[in-house]
Amino acid sequence: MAIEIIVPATSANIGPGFDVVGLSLSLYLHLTVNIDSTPGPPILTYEGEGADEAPLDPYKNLTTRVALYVLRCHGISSFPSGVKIHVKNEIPFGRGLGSSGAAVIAGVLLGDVLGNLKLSTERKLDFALMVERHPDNVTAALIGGFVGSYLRELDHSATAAASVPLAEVLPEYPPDACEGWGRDPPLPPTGIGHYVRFPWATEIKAVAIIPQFELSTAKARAALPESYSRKDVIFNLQRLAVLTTALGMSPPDPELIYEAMKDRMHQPYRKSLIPGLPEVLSSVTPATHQGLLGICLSGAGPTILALATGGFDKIAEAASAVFARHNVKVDWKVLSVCGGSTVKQP
Ligand SMILES: Nc1ncnc2c1ncn2[C@@H]1O[C@H](COP(=O)(O)OP(=O)(O)O)[C@@H](O)[C@H]1O
Ligand SMILES: N[C@@H](CCOP(=O)(O)O)C(=O)O
Repeated sequence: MAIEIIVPATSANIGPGFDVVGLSLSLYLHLTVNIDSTPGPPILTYEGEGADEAPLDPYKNLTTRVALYVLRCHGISSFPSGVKIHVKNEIPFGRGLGSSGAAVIAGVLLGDVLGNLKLSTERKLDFALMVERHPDNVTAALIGGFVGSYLRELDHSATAAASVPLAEVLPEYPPDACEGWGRDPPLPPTGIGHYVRFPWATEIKAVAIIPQFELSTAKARAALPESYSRKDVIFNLQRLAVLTTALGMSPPDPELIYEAMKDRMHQPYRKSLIPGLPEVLSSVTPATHQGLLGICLSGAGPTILALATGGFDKIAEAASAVFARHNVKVDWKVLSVCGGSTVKQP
């Protein structure tokens, strides 16, 4: 019988919580893993979102590379033979819905299963954080729900271990072609990430308005400044403090939440990468749309996330109309906040 690994999409930031909060959403990356006695490296098949982009070579695919990193850190130098992995993916690539975070978590869970390692949740997070270095998406994808996280301040040697270039953590080539493959991989320091799950009012749904173009997280991060004014930092901290409780209150208060989802740390700097962004954020409000609670950029974008208790179609249509004026086509979906990753073993 097959092993199944299921990892949800995520929306990070939720306005003011840049690199701090994330929400797991009901779109899934699903791996079906079978193991038989056929010799050779894993055989990958893939359907769904990203099917024309995701490499099927297990030494190039993000999920299997992460799994191999986890195995190598435990003294297992190669994939077990006869592994067949079928990937079914609902999370669009490069849209700000955590596709790479989900692929990384799936890889950690796959490594754990293939090596029979029985890693704790905290240790799984350490491995994920060695690859995806901001904690918001991977923590929400692993734990599920509305989650806040921070990275522990590491001592000198742990900082050095956690700053190893990604190319060394995840070498891309098969052993025979990769210089330095025989070296031990960099082990993650222990207890890098710490998190808490906030309450979530179940009547709140997430409308994801998803532009039909990709924006890589790396490019959207490169647009951000190195430092911020005290005024802007306080603006975000005040809102985030209120938001983490306000989204758990039932019934939710649109006036409180709409203002608490404003941001000055990332959205203003990403507007040149997402045509229509400021207009969408300012034109869809609780005053114009009954049921709307708040609206923000999902992760690094370009998806817009509207939190609402109703009026989903009208919210999505208004945001789509703004994007259409900027020649951006969109898809939209109403998503629920869901649980974290699961592994089903026979
Ligand atoms: N299921 C997957 N399998 C393999 N690679 C993936 C998968 N999901 C995402 N990726 C990789 O992550 C990239 C997108 O990551 P990123 O720019 O961080 O955007 P996102 O906001 O979707 O996480 C893809 O272009 C692809 O290289
Ligand atoms: N805090 C990060 C989150 C990136 O999320 P993604 O879903 O776009 O990968 C950021 O805003 O850069």
